[in-house]
Amino acid sequence: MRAAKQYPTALTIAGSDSGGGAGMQADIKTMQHFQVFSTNVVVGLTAQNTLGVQGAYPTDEAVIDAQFDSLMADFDIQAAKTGALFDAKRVAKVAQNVSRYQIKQLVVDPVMVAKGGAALLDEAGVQAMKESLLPKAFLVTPNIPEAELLSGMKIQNEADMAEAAKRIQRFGVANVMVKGGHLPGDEVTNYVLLGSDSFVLTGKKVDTKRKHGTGDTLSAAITAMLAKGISLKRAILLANDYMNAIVSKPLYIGQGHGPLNHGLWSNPKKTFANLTERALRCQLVVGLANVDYDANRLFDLVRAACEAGVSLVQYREKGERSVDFEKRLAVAVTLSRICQKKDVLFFIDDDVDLAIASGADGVHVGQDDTSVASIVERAPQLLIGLSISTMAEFEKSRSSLADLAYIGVGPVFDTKTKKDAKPSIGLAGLKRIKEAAQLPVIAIGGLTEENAAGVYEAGADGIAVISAITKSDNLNRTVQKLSNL
Ligand SMILES: Cc1ncc(COP(=O)(O)OP(=O)(O)O)c(N)n1
Ligand SMILES: Cc1ncsc1CCOP(=O)(O)O
Ligand SMILES: [Mg+2]
Repeated sequence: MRAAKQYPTALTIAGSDSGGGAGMQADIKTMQHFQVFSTNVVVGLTAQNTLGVQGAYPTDEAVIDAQFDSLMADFDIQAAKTGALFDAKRVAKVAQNVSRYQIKQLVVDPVMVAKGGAALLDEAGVQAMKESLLPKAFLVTPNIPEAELLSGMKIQNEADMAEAAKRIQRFGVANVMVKGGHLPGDEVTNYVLLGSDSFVLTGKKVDTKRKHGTGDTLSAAITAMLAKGISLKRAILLANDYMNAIVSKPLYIGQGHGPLNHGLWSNPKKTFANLTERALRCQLVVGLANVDYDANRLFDLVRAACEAGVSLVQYREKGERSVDFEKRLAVAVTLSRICQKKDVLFFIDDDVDLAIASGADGVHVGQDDTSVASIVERAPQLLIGLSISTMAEFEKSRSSLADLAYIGVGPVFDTKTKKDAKPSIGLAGLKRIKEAAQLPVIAIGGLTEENAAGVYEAGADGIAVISAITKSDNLNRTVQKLSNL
């Protein structure tokens, strides 16, 4: 299913910020940016601007129930998040509804301490958070003061963050992200503990007071991506990238702590954030050269492959015979229609003009092809895949990574299909690049039904093939094995 066509639905359970920069308003803007539809339970109103909070007006508990009832009677909500919940009674009321409606993917932003240090939840509220809400959460995202309150310890460095995260897990929440923005230093260090897997995410500390609503925005971005079916780890990585991008270019609105520029992050279609994981699982790379220059055979093959479940088709015209632009355009337009009917993504290899002219979803380029930066300039609507064969190429491509939907890594094994293929990198080479990359890795080169499982084990998020599909005697079986689902 192409997510761009059908909005998943998320829920924000939070307070309204009349100043528009934080709270529910930040959540809605962020979710919209990620093309997720945002429904809302308003737990309270604030009279607020960039200079401060002038008043807070909690919603009646019965009104909280009524909003949950209305939403759950109608919407299919895939993920939810909480923000400011005002007091213990309302924390408990929200927890009750989370249980009643069995909300599974709940991100709790435990809003307890404002940026300036003011308490936003009293002691009873903190207790209710620990006892009733955290056990129901999928992820909790405290800042340092909040993590200190939840863990009961002082946090001064990364080791303390790790210990605090472990202590917070004891309240029954498996996944904890401690945001380190309050710690001294030139970088922001966030410590993430997902079950027993931990990692650290860093970002540049931007010296600006114009970052009101960062906690709400980060948790809303993660929630939006969970609603789209993206894994928690990747959702956190992408949300971290999003935050790094938007804090560095603030909006100059209001006289005080101004809002973030939620819509800034170029075009969300260019990133994996807009796709479900499935969308990159099994890619067929194919052109006339792979079917003896018989266009009808190509169309039949692509139709059957889409039917069998490939998630992306890449039109790649390489071979002995040259095929002029008009012919390639006619082929690409037909392939694009076939894919569209089946909700399969359609890419073009190398040729940005062809991708634009045929209305393709994306373009795949190699290291010596059109640069990623110039594609972004010319055709911001296109998703972009980039070939990477070595760590040196990965390093060279660093500045382009934020604009990519995926990287195509290989050839993993020897291939007869690409004459000018670089030396094969094996599973070890694939693994090394995957470990360095914070975006989807599509393995390519010599991949078959037999070796696909090992390729996924080495860390690939998807597989791209030519011959395994063009020469298959049973497309359903082949695509299923290559997808490894
Ligand atoms: C998914 C995917 N990965 C790698 C490639 C190779 O692209 P490139 O390096 O540009 O080589 P050519 O395909 O142009 O020969 C690809 N096409 N798709
Ligand atoms: C286009 C390309 N890029 C690297 S290897 C390759 C060819 C993949 O073909 P096959 O799946 O038949 O090995
Ligand atoms: Mg190329």
